[in-house]
Amino acid sequence: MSKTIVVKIGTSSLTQPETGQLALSTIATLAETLCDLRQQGHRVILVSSGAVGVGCGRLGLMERPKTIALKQAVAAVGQGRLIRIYDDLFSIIQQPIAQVLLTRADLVHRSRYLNANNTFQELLNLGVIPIVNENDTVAVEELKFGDNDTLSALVASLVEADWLFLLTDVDRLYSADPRSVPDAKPISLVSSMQELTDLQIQTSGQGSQWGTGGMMTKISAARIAIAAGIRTVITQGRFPRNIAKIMQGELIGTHFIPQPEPTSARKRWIAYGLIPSGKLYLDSGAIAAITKGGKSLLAAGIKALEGEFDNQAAVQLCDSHGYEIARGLVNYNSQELEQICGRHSRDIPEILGYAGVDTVIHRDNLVLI
Ligand SMILES: Nc1ncnc2c1ncn2[C@@H]1O[C@H](COP(=O)(O)OP(=O)(O)O)[C@@H](O)[C@H]1O
Ligand SMILES: N[C@@H](CCC(=O)OP(=O)(O)O)C(=O)O
Repeated sequence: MSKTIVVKIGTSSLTQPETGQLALSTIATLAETLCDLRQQGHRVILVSSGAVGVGCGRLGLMERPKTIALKQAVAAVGQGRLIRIYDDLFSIIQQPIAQVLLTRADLVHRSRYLNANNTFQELLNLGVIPIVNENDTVAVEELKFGDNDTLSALVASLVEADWLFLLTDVDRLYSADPRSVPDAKPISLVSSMQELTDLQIQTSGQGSQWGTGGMMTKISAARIAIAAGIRTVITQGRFPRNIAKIMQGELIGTHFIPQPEPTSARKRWIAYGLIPSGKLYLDSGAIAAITKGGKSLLAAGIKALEGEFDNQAAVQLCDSHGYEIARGLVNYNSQELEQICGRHSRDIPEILGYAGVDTVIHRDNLVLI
């Protein structure tokens, strides 16, 4: 049966660790593997990092740029070169590709989010392999994915993929960074989000020299993907042929089993497409009501808030330690909420001087994280 597969490859797999030069054999094998998957009737998207790393190689820079302007300039050099290499390789095996450069803003606005999905669907219907990266050259700090692990999970969620492969320079996830903790335990299977939390994996390292985010961003990517019902695998980029073996049932790498009842597409957009612009701190009664009772959030359960936001903005819902539990769209702006937090809904008209809605966040607009 035809599956939709998103494969993300990190800079650490695309380049040689010693020299920073491109790992040509890996890239060529990846191109052949993805082309084979296409020929078997699967729909394939590649999310490729490497613009900054390849740009540095081209310009002879020996370390990742620190300033934003330099990083953006280097990415402009590297992205063109990267896509040219992909196009050369895929052209040899007669597989059309497309370059799709996204910024965070493309997923924040609902219409742009839906439009991005339409474009992906058309490309996939045409048998093209879209090659996605963040548009690093124009992305501004406040509107950035920041790392391609998150970007790949959001793309996988957008197109409702069946599989997400995160290809990196370690063979799987470990209980701690195997570079610094040699006896770290390998993890083959993660059955639920709760298990992931219970494992208390240490991701202390920032990753390899050229990578962004290390394992931490891969774990958050896996969380986003499994909530969308997508089976997610962290595996080694040096052996792209393992992708086909994994799809045939081999337990290579670390597998994250998808949530049995995926969160709806609209709620996924609220949780991960939108950028939260404030925080609401809840009391234990409100936390129980939204997590166990599936209830809407009322003003009485809000202890404090942070940030300035408008009505209908996305906010994070946290416990008293600031640990995020849920996200949702507010029915009141921050000034109104300052006045009504901790108060009973029946008092709202008197406090504000006009009749508002009973709920601060209706359960249809509230997503547990
Ligand atoms: N718990 C962990 N398990 C495995 N690898 C880890 C862990 N914590 C940190 N790492 C590090 O994460 C690195 C991979 O992340 P990164 O360099 O960002 O790769 P990529 O370029 O593929 O995104 C590994 O080389 C490893 O050193
Ligand atoms: N968009 C950036 C990649 C950022 C990133 O997440 O890198 P990596 O950790 O190597 O996957 C680039 O193309 O260089």
